[in-house]
Amino acid sequence: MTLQPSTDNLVSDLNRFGCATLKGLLSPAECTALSSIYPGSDAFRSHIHMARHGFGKGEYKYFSYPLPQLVQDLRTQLYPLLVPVANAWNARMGLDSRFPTDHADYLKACHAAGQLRPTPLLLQYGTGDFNCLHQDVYGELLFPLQVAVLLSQPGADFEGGEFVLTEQRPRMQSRAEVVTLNQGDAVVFAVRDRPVAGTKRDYRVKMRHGVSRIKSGTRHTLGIIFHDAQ
Ligand SMILES: O=C(O)CCC(=O)C(=O)O
Ligand SMILES: [Fe+2]
Repeated sequence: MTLQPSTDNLVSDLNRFGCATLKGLLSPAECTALSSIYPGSDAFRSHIHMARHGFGKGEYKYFSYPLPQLVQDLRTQLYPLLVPVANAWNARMGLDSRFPTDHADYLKACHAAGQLRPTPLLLQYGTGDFNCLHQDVYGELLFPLQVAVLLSQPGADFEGGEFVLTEQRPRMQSRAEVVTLNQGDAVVFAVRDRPVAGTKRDYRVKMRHGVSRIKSGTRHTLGIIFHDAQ
């Protein structure tokens, strides 16, 4: 895992677009190692078939605790990079909650509120699969940013399957953003609401994310959500 030394683009892209990419966060070997965990059941607490719930088509598995070391490291090391943005967003949106600098302390708060179950997950899509636009809210406590890492190689492992975000603006038409990722790249994005600077004052927009139809092949992703689930 390589965390970029400069987070300048990260902060300004998150503020401008509600999303930002971290290029080459994982090496191809790390991506392959993570994808290869998918078929087993030991590392996971549950297995979801998206079509059964109307979530799209494809499947995913939530990791159980203890998380695999690389997933644990990503979650612990990405979180403090995002805390300043998360706290600034909550202040701008008039929300009271602020986030501690250590992820372990934030998890203690989640667990005390009854959000005990781990939320990091691996997703697997085949030809024709897709992920409907959604928000990963798992209870009252919500960290406003999350991360998805593309583990497969576009053009080689799969075609199609673009990461998509929509932004619903008050009394305006929605805006879409397609995030182009290579293997090992991560996208950081708003879980639900984010503030946008208007001409007079900030206003709030609602973001949703999903994945367009996989035209062929197999696509794996790792999802890192920082709040735990009820
Ligand atoms: O497969 C993707 O790129 C998106 C996965 C997703 O919905 C998530 O990580 O929350
Ligand atoms: Fe998601």
